[in-house]
Amino acid sequence: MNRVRILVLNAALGPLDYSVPGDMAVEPGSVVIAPLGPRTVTGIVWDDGRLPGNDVPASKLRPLREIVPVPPLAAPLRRLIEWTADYYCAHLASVARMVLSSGGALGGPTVTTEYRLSGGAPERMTAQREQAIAALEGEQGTIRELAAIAGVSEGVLRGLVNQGAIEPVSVSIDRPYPPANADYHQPSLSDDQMAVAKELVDAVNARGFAPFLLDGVTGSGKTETYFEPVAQAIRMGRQVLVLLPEIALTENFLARFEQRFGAAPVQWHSSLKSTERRRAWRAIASGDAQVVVGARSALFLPYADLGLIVVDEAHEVSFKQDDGVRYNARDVSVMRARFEEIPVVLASATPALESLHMANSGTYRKLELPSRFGGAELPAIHLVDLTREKPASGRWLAAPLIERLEERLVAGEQSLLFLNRRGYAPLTLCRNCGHRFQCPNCSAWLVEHRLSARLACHHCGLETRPPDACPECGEGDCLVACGPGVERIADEVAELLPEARVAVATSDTLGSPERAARFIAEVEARAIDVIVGTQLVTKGFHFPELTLVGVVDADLGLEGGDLRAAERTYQQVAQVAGRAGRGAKPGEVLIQTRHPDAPVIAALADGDRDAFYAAETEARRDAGAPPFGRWAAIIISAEDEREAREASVRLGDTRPSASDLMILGPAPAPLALLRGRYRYRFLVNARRSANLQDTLRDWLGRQEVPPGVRIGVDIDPYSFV
Ligand SMILES: Nc1ncnc2c1ncn2[C@@H]1O[C@H](COP(=O)(O)OP(=O)(O)OP(=O)(O)O)[C@@H](O)[C@H]1O
Ligand SMILES: [Zn+2]
Repeated sequence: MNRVRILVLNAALGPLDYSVPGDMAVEPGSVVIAPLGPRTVTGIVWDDGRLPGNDVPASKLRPLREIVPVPPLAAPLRRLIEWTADYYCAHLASVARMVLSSGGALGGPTVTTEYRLSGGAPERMTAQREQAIAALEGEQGTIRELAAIAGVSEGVLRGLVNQGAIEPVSVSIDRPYPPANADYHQPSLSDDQMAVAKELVDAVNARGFAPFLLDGVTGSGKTETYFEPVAQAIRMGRQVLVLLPEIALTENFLARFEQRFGAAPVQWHSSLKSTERRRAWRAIASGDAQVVVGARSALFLPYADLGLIVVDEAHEVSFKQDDGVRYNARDVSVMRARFEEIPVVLASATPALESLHMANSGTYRKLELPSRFGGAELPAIHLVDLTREKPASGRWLAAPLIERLEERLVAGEQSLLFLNRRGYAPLTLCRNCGHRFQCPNCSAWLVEHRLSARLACHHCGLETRPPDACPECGEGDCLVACGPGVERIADEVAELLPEARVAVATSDTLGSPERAARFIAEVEARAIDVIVGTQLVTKGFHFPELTLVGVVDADLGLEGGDLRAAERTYQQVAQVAGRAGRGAKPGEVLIQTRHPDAPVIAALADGDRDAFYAAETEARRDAGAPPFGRWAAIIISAEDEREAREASVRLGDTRPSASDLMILGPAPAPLALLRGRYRYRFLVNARRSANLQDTLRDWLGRQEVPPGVRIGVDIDPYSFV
């Protein structure tokens, strides 16, 4: 090969052709550095004939500069990149960047400096130095890590380095991970678990594409069950990817993984340090990383020999990425498994309707775990009709729920209250003039967070201190909180049950793996009586002493009424209900609602999942919604309102007409202003027969848009704002 076309990692540039110097051996998938004008670019050598390009005469081609010393991306991964870009109407370069996402992995130093106690004492001892030396016995890490461990500032540790009490050590970034042992601790599986595990192990042995839906009730032991095919892949020397929806769930998973396999898996998520990312990326690409557990971005890593993918809590909305390449990791997992020719397991107690439909139509194999492990019963579910049982004014917990909370406290058992609203109150206004506090960058209210004494926008991240006086009328000390968030419910519990130890569990309080781990440890040590949490604590957690779950407002998710509102409500409530009574003691669930007769609420109360899914399926069929038809959202945005509006009107004028595709809009998006950009939206509803992506590409590609206007395409959207 002396002429190659490379996919350049820059979406603004198309594929480019280069010549290959005689002493350079490249193959499709090789990562290379190429000259471009006075600079260089990184790119991936692509298969002949698969990328469009211009036919520069051979004599004009510039030679590649060098090969990056990492394994070439394998053909299945190259096909996945192509498929993802094509399906989600994204740039190939943007998808490829996700594969090479650890910039440092491609070059950079291979050693880093860590620190540890030298055994010597500092010339001058202070209380803080003493504390640090006591805490750092046996520890090694960066100054920042050690400061966190010792609970002192980095300055204190630097002082100790200068005085020789702490010494630098040079460590290899690419040092190997401790190996997982497939047979470290074999649990004894129930008959149901064994039957399911056997099918999955057989599929791993068969080395072919095989999609599974592992549909098991909460507490059925899905994790222990899918650990068996994981073990088999380890025995075969192949790699495994386990995708989890939230970092907060990772700690729990890590502990169980270590118990089963005697070593931790390799982690991949956004809060990894750059040296850890580099180490993980390289181990994944070389094949040394046996089992990788990660967030959705782990899906695009260059596994050397992938043998199995597991998507746990596969129904979770957070597998959908809503910026950059807008992909759904659950769906792309299945495509990756198909290209790699391996099994993929989607595990859930509340599968997405789309997944269930694929299973019922035979495209996926359905494996069921119909009962809880160890004879635990599913919890009893009761509705609390808030139109009859009214909470006291300014309160949100009704009498029956308060009574049950008291009972649990007396019995020394734990309770969980679920409300999917972070902060103290979703809306703040001025008592005097009615002014509502709104984000200046977004069409959204600012949410009061009392724990951090801030007003925050949950869309753009803006935070301000609550003002002393109303900015509108100048009245002092006039702010009123409207409606509840988890912090406010926690306050209510503290007032009602002063002796209860209450913890708020949200992404604000459990944002990092360390904080999540501390929270779990506290609950397990029974240092917490009542957890008040958002969707973050609805799934995955296993707290045996937790016997009461209260859903503060089951109607909340039904407001706004997007396509998946009923399904999401069902999933959230069923998942949070599933946290109750997982140990020896039976669990009970109270669902507060103003609409006890709404079909989804009634189905939850009756535990009639099949009825709910059947009704929801028919509603989707009538609406031409997934899985029977498809949706796409197109968002046109600009900092200038008029520019955004005019661009969307012009786009509307050139809309294609097709019998199997309907384009609604343009209309101001529900979030008409986001991060300082005005937004207009089209919604596209297509029959399954329609060629949705080609039609969109053709339509949007024809359009000239001013430089300040952006067009975003969201295929199979989850967010309708
Ligand atoms: N075969 C087994 N041997 C011993 N313990 C088991 C076994 N199977 C499951 N368990 C235990 O039962 C509990 C519930 O299992 P697990 O958390 O995997 O359920 P799950 O199906 O993932 O539930 P959810 O969907 O609610 O998260 C856990 O503590 C788990 O360790
Ligand atoms: Zn905002």
